[in-house]
Amino acid sequence: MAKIEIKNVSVNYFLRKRGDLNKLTERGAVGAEILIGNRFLEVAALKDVSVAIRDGDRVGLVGINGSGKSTLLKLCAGALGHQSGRVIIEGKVSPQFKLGAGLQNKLSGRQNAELKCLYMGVPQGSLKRLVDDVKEISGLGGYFELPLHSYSAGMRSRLVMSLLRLVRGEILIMDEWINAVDPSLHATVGGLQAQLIERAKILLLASHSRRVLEEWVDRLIWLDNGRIRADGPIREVYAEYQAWLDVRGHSTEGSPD
Ligand SMILES: Nc1ncnc2c1ncn2[C@@H]1O[C@H](COP(=O)(O)OP(=O)(O)OP(=O)(O)O)[C@@H](O)[C@H]1O
Repeated sequence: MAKIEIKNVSVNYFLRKRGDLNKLTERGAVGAEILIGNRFLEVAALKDVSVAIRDGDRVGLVGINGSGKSTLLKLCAGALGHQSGRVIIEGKVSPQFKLGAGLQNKLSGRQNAELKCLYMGVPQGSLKRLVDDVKEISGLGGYFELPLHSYSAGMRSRLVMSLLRLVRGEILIMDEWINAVDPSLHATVGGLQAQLIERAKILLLASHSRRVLEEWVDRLIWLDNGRIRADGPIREVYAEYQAWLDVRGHSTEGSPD
């Protein structure tokens, strides 16, 4: 059984004071509250947040830029300290914040995929088969054996997307939905993501795209200025969020997923 329990958690980021402090309290259309302390600036990214996520839950996060979505995801992945409250995570977490992070330019596609396998804890017995799967999905052919610095941008993104094949874990945390730019990869990447989600016991996905959220989650948490404004069925919460955006003159159209 997997579960995540967050109780009365606050997360602040601390920054050195710099520049014109008077301008820091100006509210824009983004971000969390900036507090000016004696020695440091504090960004109150999450304020007294409580949330319980159970086995089988498919949860989306929405909110304007800087509202705290990634911070909450990192907290749920056990990758972030917190100043107060309690975090309980049960189950193997697979955080997919940046699928292409850590790729080495000097190494070939194959060597990079092998490294990723080690990082993901893939058993030795399945390593070769999985790396060969990555090669086939990528469609890179002989380029899979060449160093990454010889790849075009499109080839690199083919490798990055194919690495989805290696992802495993009971709690799947995604900070971005991977959209295949190349239409020939669209079906494969979509299929890999669907498989991952079906296998996961818990899905947590932040996205600005209503389409992506409606397809993959049934529960939605709306974050605003570090607080949970609503948590419930996706249609209801999204409608509430959209109405709030409309009043503020925000648009979600064209935002990255
Ligand atoms: N490493 C950091 N140091 C200082 N402040 C940070 C750091 N990471 C995030 N913040 C601040 O914390 C707040 C919440 O950021 P977070 O990345 O969680 O927002 P988000 O909802 O994921 O935003 P976006 O939709 O733009 O990705 C923001 O005000 C941001 O400026």
